[in-house]
Amino acid sequence: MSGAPVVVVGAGPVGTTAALLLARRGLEVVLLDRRSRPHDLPRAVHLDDEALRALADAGVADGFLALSRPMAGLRLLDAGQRTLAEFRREPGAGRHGWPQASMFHQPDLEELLRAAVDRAGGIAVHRGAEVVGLTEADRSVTVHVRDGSGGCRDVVASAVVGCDGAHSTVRGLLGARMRDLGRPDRWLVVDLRAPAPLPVWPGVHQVCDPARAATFMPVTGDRYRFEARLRPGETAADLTGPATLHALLAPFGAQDAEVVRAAEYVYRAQVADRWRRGRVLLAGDAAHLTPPFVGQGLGLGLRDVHQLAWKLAAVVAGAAGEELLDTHQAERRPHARALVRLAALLGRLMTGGGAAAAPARRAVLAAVGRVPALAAYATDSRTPALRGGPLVDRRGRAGRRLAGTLVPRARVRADGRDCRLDDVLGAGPAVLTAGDGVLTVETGGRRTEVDDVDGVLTAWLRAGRATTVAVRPDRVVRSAS
Ligand SMILES: O=C(O)CCc1cccc(O)c1
Repeated sequence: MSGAPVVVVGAGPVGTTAALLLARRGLEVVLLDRRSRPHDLPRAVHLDDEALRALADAGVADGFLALSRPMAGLRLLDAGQRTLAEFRREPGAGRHGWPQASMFHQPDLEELLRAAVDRAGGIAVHRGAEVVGLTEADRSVTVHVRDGSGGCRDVVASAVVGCDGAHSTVRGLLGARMRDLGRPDRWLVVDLRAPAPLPVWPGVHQVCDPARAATFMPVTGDRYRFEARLRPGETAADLTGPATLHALLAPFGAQDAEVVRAAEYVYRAQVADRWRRGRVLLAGDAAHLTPPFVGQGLGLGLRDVHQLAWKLAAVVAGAAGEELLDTHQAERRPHARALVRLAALLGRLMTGGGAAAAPARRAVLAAVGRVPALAAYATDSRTPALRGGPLVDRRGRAGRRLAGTLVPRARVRADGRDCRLDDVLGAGPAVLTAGDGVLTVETGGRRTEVDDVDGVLTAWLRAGRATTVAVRPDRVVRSAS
């Protein structure tokens, strides 16, 4: 069904980014949200530089940098606030040209994305629009929508992307169910504003006290977040009385901060068993929920839609067969499962066990460096590589090292201008080759010599034992040799 829009369900950051990415690839988009107004409460607070690649392709990376601040890393503390371990993040330009980790206030990000949608053209936004049914036909989907006044209408779509969050309607309509990868955990989450800057380390403080696991982090400006695990039978109200909260916040000097909101959250480790039926696909929290211990909830969702947008655009335009959409679940689900399991495992290592676990914690954390996936994440903030498949060839020595990971967004000089590799790669597939001391990028028959200004690409290729890498439109290495 050519010419019909793609319907994106859910106008949170993942859905709105999906809409921008699809519109940038020339598709008409209808963005539906069941809420009549944007969400004004903070939820996600952290993004890494891999997820920023998606925001960059959506045209909002500079705007994001202006509203966020670099984050120093993760510091693990014992019950007495003594440091057990620290995983540092590069606050300057990392291998993708941005801080490795950034903190932000989610309503600021949503405002940025809304402004980008207004500028983009080709995206119709309907709020107070609840999806109540989907009828699939060959290459089209009719979306049944109920508006705020109870009236119903149909939107014929070329495809539907469900980015409608933890309580996703689209997930239920496509017949998918969440599968648990760990036990749910109840936490109190408190958003704070401090009257004066708090003299705290500019990173995430994880208190690894089994009696009261807690997390404290500066967000942006005068905003801070505090989280504390609830004990069995305890409620959020038990911890938010003035004296109790004062005692919990005092170790961070935040006892006088204003409480913007305090709510109980259930941290879940879940991934959907099915991410696609025909032209109906899932992304973001609709497809996975992660405990927040590595700050990857939103990043996972942004990478879902970054990797989906070019595939969907190719299929809807008739440039690729429907089977390209099979790779969405095949690539994203194992990646999400690996990352959710990693978050759950790190959460257990950092905060689990009874009182007896505390003395052994230092030794347990030292073991993190010996588990490759944990070490890659902890020390280099790298998320798991995509598995091998039709679009990721992990064969051979270089393929095993580089395929399925992101090519660095290195600083380069090309055609007489200073830019980033992505500016040369463009929006389609590309091949990067190193030979005779010269790096070249080939895109759609055009060959560009690039000067690797900081040597980042040369070092990356050398470490990966590669001289040629094929790069997909989402900057994922397809093959390396
Ligand atoms: O590992 C990182 O760089 C992120 C750490 C983080 C971010 C946000 C929340 C949280 O509990 C951990």
